[in-house]
Amino acid sequence: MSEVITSINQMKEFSKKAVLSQKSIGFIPTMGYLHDGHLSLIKKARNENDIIIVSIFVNPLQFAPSEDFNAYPRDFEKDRLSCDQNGVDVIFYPGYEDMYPQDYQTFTEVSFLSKPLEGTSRPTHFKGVTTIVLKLFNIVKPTRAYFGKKDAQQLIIIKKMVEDLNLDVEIVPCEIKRGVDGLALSSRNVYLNAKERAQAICLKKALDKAKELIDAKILDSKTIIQSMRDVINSNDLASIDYISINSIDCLSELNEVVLGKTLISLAVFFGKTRLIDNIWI
Ligand SMILES: Nc1ncnc2c1ncn2[C@@H]1O[C@H](COP(=O)(O)OP(=O)(O)OP(=O)(O)O)[C@@H](O)[C@H]1O
Ligand SMILES: CC(C)(CO)[C@@H](O)C(=O)[O-]
Ligand code: BAL
Repeated sequence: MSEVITSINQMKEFSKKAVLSQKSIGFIPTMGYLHDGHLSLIKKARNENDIIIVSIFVNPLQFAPSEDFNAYPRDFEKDRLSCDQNGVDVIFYPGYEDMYPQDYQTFTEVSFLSKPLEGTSRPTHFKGVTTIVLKLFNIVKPTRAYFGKKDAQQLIIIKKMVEDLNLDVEIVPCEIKRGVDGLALSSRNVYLNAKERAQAICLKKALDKAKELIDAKILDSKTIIQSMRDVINSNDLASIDYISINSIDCLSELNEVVLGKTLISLAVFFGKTRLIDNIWI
């Protein structure tokens, strides 16, 4: 059975004891509504650490007022069962007032990497992410923390924060887990109606198209992006937010794909639902 800890002090005490007894802590920060993508991170962590801690906290700070904080899917009892069944030792499930008391006023920002891509559409998003992740790291004291490549920019930003602030945690990138039809698993997929869900596989199809062109030695970004646009635009319910080809290190836009150093990413709306996906080339 996973132990549920809601108190910050209790969580700190638990982790302090684990560190003192030289046990490694594998940490998976989540916003809950767990699916097989989250479980793949948990399983990887389970193989590599003595103790597994999963946090469940829908972080209000990373949602703009116009975004879906209230609607974000939540099902703690189902999540607790998934954690029980997957060898999670502790679920850290803090309250809003405890994480952000009324006089809360301290924020962490990774300046430049937070600006492009997701940052263009969600300008305050990553400040919220890095602030909560740093708080969680301070409370949970993980040896290793696991992040999905689905949120590629988030992963790159967290790695930079760890480097810049000399944090003592190893960031472990995890592969994207997909449904049988290729759609990247995401808690937000539940917002899609049947027709949107059927068309949503176009994100993966567009990425497959990009890979096909690159395999045929077509590396020009404009050409690749146009082909990806054509794939997405053949779906009447899809509306492109961005499609971009960037350097994995500094996220600057690339005119040409550089093998081993390129992130191709996209965000597409289906109605109000915004889906993201990417490949690392
Ligand atoms: N399909 C997936 N494959 C691998 N990792 C994933 C996948 N989906 C989410 N993750 C990772 O799980 C962690 C927690 O993510 P989160 O709780 O936001 O889930 P989510 O499904 O990405 O939700 P959202 O719909 O809000 O994007 C993050 O590190 C995220 O990258
Ligand atoms: C890392 C995270 C748990 C911070 O709230 C969130 O951004 C997520 O689930 O990817
Ligand atoms: N996994 C990313 C969390 C968010 O979109 O807020």
